[in-house]
Amino acid sequence: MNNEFDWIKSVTPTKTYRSSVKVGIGDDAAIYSHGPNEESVVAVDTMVEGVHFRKDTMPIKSIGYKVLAVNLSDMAAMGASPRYFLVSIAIPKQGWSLEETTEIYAGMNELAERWQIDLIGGDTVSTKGPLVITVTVIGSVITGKRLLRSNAKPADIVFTTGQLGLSAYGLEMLLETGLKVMEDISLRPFMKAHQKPEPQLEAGSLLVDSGYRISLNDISDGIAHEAKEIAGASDVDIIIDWDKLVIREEFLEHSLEKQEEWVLYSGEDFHLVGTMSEADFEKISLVFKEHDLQIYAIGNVETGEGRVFLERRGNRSPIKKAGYHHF
Ligand SMILES: Nc1ncnc2c1ncn2[C@@H]1O[C@H](COP(=O)(O)OP(=O)(O)O)[C@@H](O)[C@H]1O
Ligand SMILES: Cc1ncc(C[n+]2csc(CCOP(=O)(O)OP(=O)(O)O)c2C)c(N)n1
Ligand SMILES: [Mg+2]
Ligand SMILES: [Mg+2]
Ligand SMILES: [Mg+2]
Repeated sequence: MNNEFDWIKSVTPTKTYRSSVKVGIGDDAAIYSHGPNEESVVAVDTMVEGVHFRKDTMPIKSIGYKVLAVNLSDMAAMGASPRYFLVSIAIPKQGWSLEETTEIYAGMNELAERWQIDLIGGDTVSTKGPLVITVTVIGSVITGKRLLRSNAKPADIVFTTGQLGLSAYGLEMLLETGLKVMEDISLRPFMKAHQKPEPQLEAGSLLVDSGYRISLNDISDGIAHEAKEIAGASDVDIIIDWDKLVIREEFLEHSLEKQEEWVLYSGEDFHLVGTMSEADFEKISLVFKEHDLQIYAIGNVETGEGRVFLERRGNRSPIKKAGYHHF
């Protein structure tokens, strides 16, 4: 490989999954065509070495998988279907070989194939700092169907699409042991949650297809933070009931404070949290069951002013901490 252009060629897909891609990699910009009844949905998220991953917390392939997964998670949280993505990568002058950087793309390709989404462009630069990778994802949703954070109403129930805290617990194990691949089979679900989280696109599309009024957010920064965003956007109060949360058995031998940290405040679980009417929740639970997907009622919505409370055995207290904040 002689230069960056050869390298870009080496990561350029040889086929497209979607015929709506009119111009992909190779010109000054990409072009795709819109369908008549759909709105475009766009999101971008960055992962920085040392902040979102380290070489000793993530196999290199998983870095690529995860940076695309977190973007697909934002699509799911809008009720959107992903279609295309662009990748911007700043490659350190030292410490990373081009083969390793290519390996990152192998991780992205795994998810791209699974969801039939096309890499249609990007940018490549060198840096004296850590590796930085940014993915922009473009999706679509049928006009008017999108699931916004501002859709919550008093008397809704609060739901989530899975157990929480696994990613944070996994990261703690990885940092404690210094191993990025765990032999211990009982730790696998935690490693998977941290290194290869499942974007909840199937859940998102079941929710949007239901046609119900649903508020929705994905859990990148911890459910306490994400619930607060829904509460703020909808101008309601949200009550999370600790006794309804399904806590992993492995957490129970630790202090309550530690359990709360993993489950409520740590983030990166990339499950969905949202609200809908109780009657609609009953109906959608059956649909989720048919599709072998999980959905749990974990709280309720009240008239209010954007606050989040934690309830435990009937005692209510304001959520203390935020979630993961960069500054
Ligand atoms: N530097 C920035 N410039 C413009 N908009 C931003 C910037 N950072 C974040 N945003 C926007 O702020 C909102 C919240 O961002 P973020 O907390 O990263 O969302 P998420 O957790 O869904 O990734 C999003 O609409 C995002 O597009
Ligand atoms: C080495 C390492 N340390 C700490 C973390 C934990 N961590 C880093 S970023 C983050 C929150 C999610 O990232 P962010 O950039 O806020 O995503 P967004 O909210 O934009 O989706 C968490 C929990 C990690 N994943 N890896
Ligand atoms: Mg973001
Ligand atoms: Mg989000
Ligand atoms: Mg964040």
